[in-house]
Amino acid sequence: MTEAAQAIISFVDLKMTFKNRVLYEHLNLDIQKGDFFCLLGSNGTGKTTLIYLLLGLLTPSDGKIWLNPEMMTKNDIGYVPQFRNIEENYPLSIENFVALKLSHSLRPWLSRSERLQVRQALEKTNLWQKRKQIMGKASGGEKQRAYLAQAILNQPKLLILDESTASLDQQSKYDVLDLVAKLNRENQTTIIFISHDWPLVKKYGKHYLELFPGKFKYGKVADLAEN
Ligand SMILES: Nc1ncnc2c1ncn2[C@@H]1O[C@H](COP(=O)(O)OP(=O)(O)OP(=O)(O)O)[C@@H](O)[C@H]1O
Repeated sequence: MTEAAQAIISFVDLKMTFKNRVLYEHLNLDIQKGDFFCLLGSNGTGKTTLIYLLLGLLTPSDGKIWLNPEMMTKNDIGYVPQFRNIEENYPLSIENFVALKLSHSLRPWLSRSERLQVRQALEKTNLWQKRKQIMGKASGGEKQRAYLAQAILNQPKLLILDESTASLDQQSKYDVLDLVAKLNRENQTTIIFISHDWPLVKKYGKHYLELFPGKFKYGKVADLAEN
């Protein structure tokens, strides 16, 4: 199989502008299946916009983003948002919070296979023992792992982390990223990791795209100079 055939996502001559401001143009880049791909760049350079384009929530000004239909559909994308603290009185347990993603309007209870899905996601994120913990009273790292558990419930082929570890303490950041790296290694889950945290990028990332006002560069994280 050729290298190109392994691409799970291709940016094809992508251009995005808001009013007269060009965020990027002529962006041609493949993300390979199983990559740990880091999206870098200072505030306002268009990282979140690129994810919205990928999710189909925005339309490119020109070019396109191609998702390899033999490898995934939009339903195979898991998304872990920026860390949001949850009010202390938020009444759901971690387990019920994770299961929320499966709730149906017709049937308020979970089927046996859905319960198994929740259990597996809690086990993979090391939350099974903590499942009865009230979400609002969980630690920052536990809350973020609960979001990660939600995002991996459907065993996504692509997992996007949008500065998800930015406000966690050092240990919790590495705990969350170790779990993500395990999914990447063992399940070949492709990761897109948006971060400003160079030590994390250096430790876990394989390839990167760095956005600058109106331009970009990409390559292997190992080749990226420290400054
Ligand atoms: N719907 C919109 N209409 C007009 N301008 C927008 C819109 N969405 C984003 N922008 C602008 O596009 C630029 C890129 O925004 P974006 O949120 O993608 O940047 P970012 O790199 O994710 O920034 P941050 O690191 O702060 O999250 C910003 O200047 C923003 O104000």
